[in-house]
Amino acid sequence: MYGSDKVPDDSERTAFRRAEKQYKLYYESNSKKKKQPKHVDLSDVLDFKNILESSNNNGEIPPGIVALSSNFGLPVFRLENRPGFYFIPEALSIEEQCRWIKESLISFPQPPNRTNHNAFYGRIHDLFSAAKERKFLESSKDDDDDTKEWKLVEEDQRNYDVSLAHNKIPDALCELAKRMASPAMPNGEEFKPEAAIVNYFGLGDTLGGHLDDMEKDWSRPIVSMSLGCKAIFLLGGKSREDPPLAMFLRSGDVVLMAGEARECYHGVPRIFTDKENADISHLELQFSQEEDCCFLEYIQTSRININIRQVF
Ligand SMILES: O=C(O)CCC(=O)C(=O)O
Ligand SMILES: [Fe+2]
Repeated sequence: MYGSDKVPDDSERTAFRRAEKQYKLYYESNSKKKKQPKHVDLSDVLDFKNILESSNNNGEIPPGIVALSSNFGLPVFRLENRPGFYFIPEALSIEEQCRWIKESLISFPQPPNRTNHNAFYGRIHDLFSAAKERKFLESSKDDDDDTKEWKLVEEDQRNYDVSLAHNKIPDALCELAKRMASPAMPNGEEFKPEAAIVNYFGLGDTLGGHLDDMEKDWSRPIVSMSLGCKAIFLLGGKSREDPPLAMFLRSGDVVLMAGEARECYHGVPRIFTDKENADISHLELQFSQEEDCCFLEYIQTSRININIRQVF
């Protein structure tokens, strides 16, 4: 080997992996007191909040970004070098954000909907109210509580199986997704929301670089909504070798990925739960009533992503 005797380990093998590593949460190893997050340079992270502000103030937007108008009255941005990718900053009102945070915690995890916990614990009813009471599930096989079904299923079921029981996507969420999807839809056609996935992120959780390739028609967008703490989203290219673009995703932002953008690797290497970076003061205000304190407590250290897909 010439020049260097350092063989890159797996975590540094591709440009996408290197970017994930650059933004991922690491702690200072020499800190004696509380765990201190390592400083990360965020100056290269694209910030659509600033872009929206400048576009509203003086119509100026950075090169490579194009502003479109939408039929729902909000500016939509697209990237010149990533056809099919759309960013709608502040797409959801504060009320909508709070509503979908509550639904994500209370009703969406209810059986027969499936969650990642099912592989280990079977069905779990009333997960959020149990968590509020600080209850934990015990993985004891001879537990005869019939609200839990101790059934092992394959962990990696990457398909859409409509024969599996599931709850309907709420009408209001379907309507919201249809409205948001319109900038990425072929002329005059309406998006059909057929599946919804909810991702829950705590501090240190990441979503590794991936493609969503289980849907039939990639010309239809994935409608992806962010709730709670701010995150970094990496939008790569068609190869993991293409250096990804990093951008912030805040509560209320919506991203669309359609067409060519469906072939682009993407992931979430970082969420921010610290006061300075989380950007959730509007949610803290909205959840300030006593009866909402459990939602507040949850969302102050978490991010939720709801993504809605046309599958068939
Ligand atoms: O959390 C996000 O913003 C992205 C989610 C995503 O890419 C997925 O669920 O496939
Ligand atoms: Fe994805």
